[in-house]
Amino acid sequence: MATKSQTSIELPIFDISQPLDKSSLSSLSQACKDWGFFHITNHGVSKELYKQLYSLSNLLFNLPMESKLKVGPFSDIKSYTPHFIASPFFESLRVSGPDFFASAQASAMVLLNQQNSEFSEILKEYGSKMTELAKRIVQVVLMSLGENFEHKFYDSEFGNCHGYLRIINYTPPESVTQEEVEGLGMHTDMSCITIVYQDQIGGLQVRSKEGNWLDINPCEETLLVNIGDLMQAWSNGRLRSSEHRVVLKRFANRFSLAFFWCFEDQKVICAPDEVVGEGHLRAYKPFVCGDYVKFREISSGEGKFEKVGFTVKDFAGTTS
Ligand SMILES: O=C(O)CCC(=O)C(=O)O
Ligand SMILES: [Fe+2]
Repeated sequence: MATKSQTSIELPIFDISQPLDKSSLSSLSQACKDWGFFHITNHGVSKELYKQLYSLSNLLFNLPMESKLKVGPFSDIKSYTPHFIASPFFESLRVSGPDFFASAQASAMVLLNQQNSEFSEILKEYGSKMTELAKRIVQVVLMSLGENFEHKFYDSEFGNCHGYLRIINYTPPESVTQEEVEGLGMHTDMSCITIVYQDQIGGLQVRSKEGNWLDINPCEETLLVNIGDLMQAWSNGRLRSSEHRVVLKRFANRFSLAFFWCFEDQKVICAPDEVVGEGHLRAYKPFVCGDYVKFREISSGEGKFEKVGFTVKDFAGTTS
């Protein structure tokens, strides 16, 4: 539990390569309820692959702004989010599945002015690793919710999920103005689950139920997983989609990779009765996934980043 003086949170770590025993499932369910965040280990992504992704990220983000804007918000490809959209210090490149190779290639052709198949091969490898992991994570999360829930609900409810990746570069401010600078403001994710790789710089924080910001320190050889809004709604609030943000505390570039695993746009999200549980009220009206995504985009303003302060509770909550 968080106490007043606490500044960071120790999250449980689960070995995702092994079946989880009963006590691990119960600690997973507790972590998802309290924080909506946990770590996984033995995820099968090598240090070498992260090194390659890091150098590719540097290569990309060091390109002149005019090159990056060729795949920016006003281009056909729209994979690049420039500074001053999410924050002055944040820029990102999106690579979408299921064909991560083709998506990466479309950006690489324009950005690097050539067919850089190394770039696309590496993103294909990372995208497919994340896809496999996301499927496995959804299964264990379902197991933690109830007996046999992975068999009952995985194929029918999560069988058409899709993923996309954001390669993120945080540039620190040039001068010291205040103690902490937000690299990415408070938000919840519009995913079922998100898998985050953060480098050793740290800076990711989760907001406790009491409203305190707690650091999630980087933990070597693990990946961070968080529950998103779609899963919070689908689980009738039993899984928590926590508000989180990134603060830039040090004068160093910060590199992260966020993989979002989402329901298909046309899916109607409605918690199954068994998940709601007898005697419990329904916390969300059924809604179409794509309508929520649109609501978030509109709420945050035309052309703005899709993540500012509006959540699924505002959209489909049955209580205020
Ligand atoms: O950069 C990070 O560590 C987290 C990014 C994040 O929360 C997001 O993109 O939704
Ligand atoms: Fe996030």
